[in-house]
Amino acid sequence: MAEATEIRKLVYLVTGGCGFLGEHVVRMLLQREPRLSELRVFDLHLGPWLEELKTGPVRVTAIQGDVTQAHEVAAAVAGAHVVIHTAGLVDVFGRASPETIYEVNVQGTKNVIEACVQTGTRFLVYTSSMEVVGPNIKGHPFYRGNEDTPYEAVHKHPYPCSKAQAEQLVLEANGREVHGGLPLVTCALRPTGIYGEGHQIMRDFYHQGLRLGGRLFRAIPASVEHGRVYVGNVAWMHVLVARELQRQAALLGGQVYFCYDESPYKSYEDFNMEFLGPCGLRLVETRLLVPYWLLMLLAALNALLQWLLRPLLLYAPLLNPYTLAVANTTFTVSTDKARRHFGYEPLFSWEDSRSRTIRWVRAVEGSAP
Ligand SMILES: NC(=O)c1ccc[n+]([C@@H]2O[C@H](COP(=O)([O-])OP(=O)(O)OC[C@H]3O[C@@H](n4cnc5c(N)ncnc54)[C@H](O)[C@@H]3O)[C@@H](O)[C@H]2O)c1
Ligand SMILES: C[C@@H](CO)CCC[C@@H](C)[C@H]1CC[C@H]2[C@@H]3[C@H](O)C=C4C[C@@H](O)CC[C@]4(C)[C@H]3CC[C@]12C
Repeated sequence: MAEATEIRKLVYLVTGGCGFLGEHVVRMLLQREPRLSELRVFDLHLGPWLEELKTGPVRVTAIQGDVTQAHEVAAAVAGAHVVIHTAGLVDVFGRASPETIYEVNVQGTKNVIEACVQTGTRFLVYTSSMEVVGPNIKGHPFYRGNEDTPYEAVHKHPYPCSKAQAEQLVLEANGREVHGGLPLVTCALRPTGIYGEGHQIMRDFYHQGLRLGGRLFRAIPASVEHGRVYVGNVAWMHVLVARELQRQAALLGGQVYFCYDESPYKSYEDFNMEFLGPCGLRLVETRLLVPYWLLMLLAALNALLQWLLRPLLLYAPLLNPYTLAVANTTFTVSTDKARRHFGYEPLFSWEDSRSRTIRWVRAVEGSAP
């Protein structure tokens, strides 16, 4: 027991620690980072579940704060050894304005970097996204690519643009001198589409299927492959890279890593059916009924309605020209960079990831949409 407390000396800060991914990172750190003495969880909206974590050997400090406010970020970062910056505005549906998306994702990241520099925090892990690479606006497929695969990364949408800018800031900050004279060490993780317990879009599809009498209608050809990764494995990658960044700064500093695991390559809808199928939904083939041009028309109509209705109400359906383009473009990753650089192996097999997600969807069943 004395030994366990002796080695507990590190302070970690997780921004966005109450989000879908952030909560898994927080729980994973508590389970798998034995050197942790204090875990600071910083979020705009704190979850009530944090209370139950406060009884363990690690001091869990909940900090309600806004990454766009530099002084709040600096206060939270001061004295932390490691920052895992997952906070972000994930919006491809037009719920938030482009200005707000940039404010949170870009200015918020600048504030985190400056706070590290000012306060002397040396290790920063940034949750980036596959979207910094693609799919691009031209709809070019990225088929089983890795971190070095050439790809024309051209974006227009505020979300991928903001993630790309923020990632660049984080990587450029690698090597900057922090308070005390030592260099900052940074890296970025790029998850593909994350799934698992707490995934809001999966919950939306499930409720939509229930409303449609247990059916979902195929809109995207089964041949379009989508990269997906289980949230527990993404969280594990964050914990591991944060640990190894401290041990192997020269190798890991300034690097990007796709997040990957053994989840199969499938279309977005077929992949969702791996979980929704066992929960009673079925995917109805409608290729002949809904041709792609009609989907594009519906997506454009949704965008027009969103614009027209904006003064009155927020109309933000799942289908818009951007989400249709992403869903309809192959983007899959095949890499072992994280294994080579910091020994990453997925903690959860595909079978585990699948059954955990199914269990969660079943629990969602009775809950309101
Ligand atoms: N969900 C995915 O498929 C996916 C894929 C790749 C990358 N990502 C990235 O992972 C990160 C987490 O995404 P998520 O899916 O868990 O989203 P999420 O919305 O569930 O979590 C984001 C968290 O950030 C917090 N947050 C937002 N604005 C904030 C602010 N101004 N100050 C402080 N906290 C703020 C939110 O309250 C939320 O708890 C994001 O950076 C996102 O870009 C997500
Ligand atoms: C055409 C519809 C018929 O069923 C299906 C629309 C699905 C879309 C809403 C989603 C398809 C692909 C998703 C994105 C992808 O998984 C990766 C992402 C990266 C991450 O950083 C943020 C979320 C997202 C953009 C994700 C959003 C939802 C999709 C576009």
